Amino acid sequence: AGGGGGGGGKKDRGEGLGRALVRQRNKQALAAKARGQQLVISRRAQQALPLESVIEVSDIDAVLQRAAEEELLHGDDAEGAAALTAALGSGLIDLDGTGDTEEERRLLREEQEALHADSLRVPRRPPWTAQMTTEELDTNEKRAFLEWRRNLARLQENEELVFTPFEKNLDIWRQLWRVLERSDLLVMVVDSRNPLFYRCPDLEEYAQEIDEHKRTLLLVNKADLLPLSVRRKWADYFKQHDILYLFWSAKAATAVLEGKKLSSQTMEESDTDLDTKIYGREELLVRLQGEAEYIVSQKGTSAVGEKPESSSESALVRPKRVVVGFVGYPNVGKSSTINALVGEKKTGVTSTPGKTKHFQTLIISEELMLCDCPGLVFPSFSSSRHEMVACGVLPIDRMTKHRGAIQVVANRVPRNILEQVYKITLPKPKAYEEASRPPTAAELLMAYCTSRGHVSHAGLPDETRAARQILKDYIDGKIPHFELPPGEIDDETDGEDNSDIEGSSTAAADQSDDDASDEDDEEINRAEPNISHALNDLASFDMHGQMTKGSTKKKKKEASHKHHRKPQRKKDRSWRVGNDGADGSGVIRVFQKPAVNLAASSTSVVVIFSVPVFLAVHWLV
Ligand SMILES: Nc1nc2c(ncn2[C@@H]2O[C@H](COP(=O)(O)OP(=O)(O)OP(=O)(O)O)[C@@H](O)[C@H]2O)c(=O)[nH]1
Repeated sequence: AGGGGGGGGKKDRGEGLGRALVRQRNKQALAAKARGQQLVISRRAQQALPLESVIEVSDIDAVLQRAAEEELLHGDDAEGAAALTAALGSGLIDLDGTGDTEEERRLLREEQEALHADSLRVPRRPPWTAQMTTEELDTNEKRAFLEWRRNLARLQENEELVFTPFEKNLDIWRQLWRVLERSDLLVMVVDSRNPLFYRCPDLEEYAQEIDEHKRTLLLVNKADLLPLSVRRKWADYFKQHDILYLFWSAKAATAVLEGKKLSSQTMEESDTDLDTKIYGREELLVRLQGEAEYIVSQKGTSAVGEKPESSSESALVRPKRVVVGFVGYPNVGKSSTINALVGEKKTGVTSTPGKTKHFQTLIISEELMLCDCPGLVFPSFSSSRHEMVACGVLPIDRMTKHRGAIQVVANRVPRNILEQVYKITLPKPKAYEEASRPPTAAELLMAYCTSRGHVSHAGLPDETRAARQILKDYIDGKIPHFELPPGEIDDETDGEDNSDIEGSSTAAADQSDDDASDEDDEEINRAEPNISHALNDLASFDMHGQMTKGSTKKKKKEASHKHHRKPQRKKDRSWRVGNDGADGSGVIRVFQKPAVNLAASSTSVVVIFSVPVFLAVHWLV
């Protein structure tokens, strides 16, 4: 480094040396990369790593680590290793939902999804015996897992298919394998607000492959957020489809344990019908034990406590106490359920998905043992990353762009509910727009920031803060929402002339949901009505002195005056759920009742008042 003379020489020399060192280190790193040295990670180092869920392989370290595993594994299969490493590096394995908005393309994609539905499988544990060494087991499992990932990568070469992020850490899947093998009864915990989103039928199949007697029970948790009428519909659906299920609320059960009562309208609706009732703690324990014991009795088996020689033999051995395994997506309430059943806090509960890292077993009694598995994001088609964030499956913290996920919320929750919950005023659709169109993410975020005075350092509305709060409220149930079974419509909408709204708003909702991706924030912006609308929004967002509470109130008043807002319609009957037949998927979206036609009503007011005035003037003249 050529340092200058005089007083600045030392400083210059220091900087130069520093830079030279950095350059040298970078060079070394590059050279090491080129030689592929970084691809080799010692097994010991790997074992030292904490068990982390790897859902998105955007991080180059994760890619390198996977590639290193591949190289370790395929020392004799250099070609295969190179192919997988290339696929990993090129991001082929982790493409996310960036669908096309064209109807034709969507239909084609759905066709392809139906065609390849069977290929989307949970990775299977390769056959094993007790005689195998740990290394043998390890290598076999890694081989099988990489083959699984390779198959998914091949599937992704089909341009029409859109994959959602899914769990890519073998060690997490290994936890699932252990839980599946140990359990007599498998409990798949799902969020009652959208049970089919969280259900993984292939896992049920896999359980039966391990042992034909194993059964899966769908534990429809968070039922405190689901009205009785909706539970009835889901109960019919589950029965029709031969799905073993029951409604449950870990939150309500915990409240009872603490001597409290959950203040929820749903919990008030007392119901004794076994099909729709929300089970209590004792009732659930009895039911789980009964189901598991029935399964064990079906196995019709041998010696108590005998150690199985192989996975196939394990099916024949009767355990001392029945084992009930809990599996499911992150954040559906597995730990809350286990804690409620055990009667004390055994596992951590937060609203951040993915905190349970290792499975754990909990002895309830001489006859019953529970097994809690870490939350798993199963591979699936279609749902966008945004939808997954909104459903609580991907952590909000990792969300880099937020409008897509907020659009999911805006599409699903009627605007008047959003307005009521947040006491905000959303801009009405323009006269030339669909009257029932959902608010755009930008509109919702802007209204929220304006009402709360959330401004970022740059002096702009703090959308990130607003988005995080809105998503948290959506996931926690502060913003009410739920889905109906495919093909169902809300009885309350029957007989009402809202067919137009149903068609248009659900199609819009669907399109936005399906097409949303991180890259789509721009697209969502483009979908906004026009630039003047955006300018109006910006103009109404006064960042100088208008963000205090008092002034916000005043502004809201002015805004509502400006928009001639009418008071909101009555609380719980003002929103509806409609059947989305548009895409043939039978997915149900919440849609809005027709907005009060302000244009029409104000015209009538003008006519009513102007006629007598006209007559009076005419008479005077
Ligand atoms: N309203 C409601 N919220 C619930 C219920 N059960 C759990 N929750 C909430 O859902 C969130 C996730 O609960 P957890 O028990 O940590 O979920 P988990 O499935 O164990 O999550 P992972 O550890 O990520 O797999 C927490 O904020 C809970 O308070 C319920 O029955 N009703």
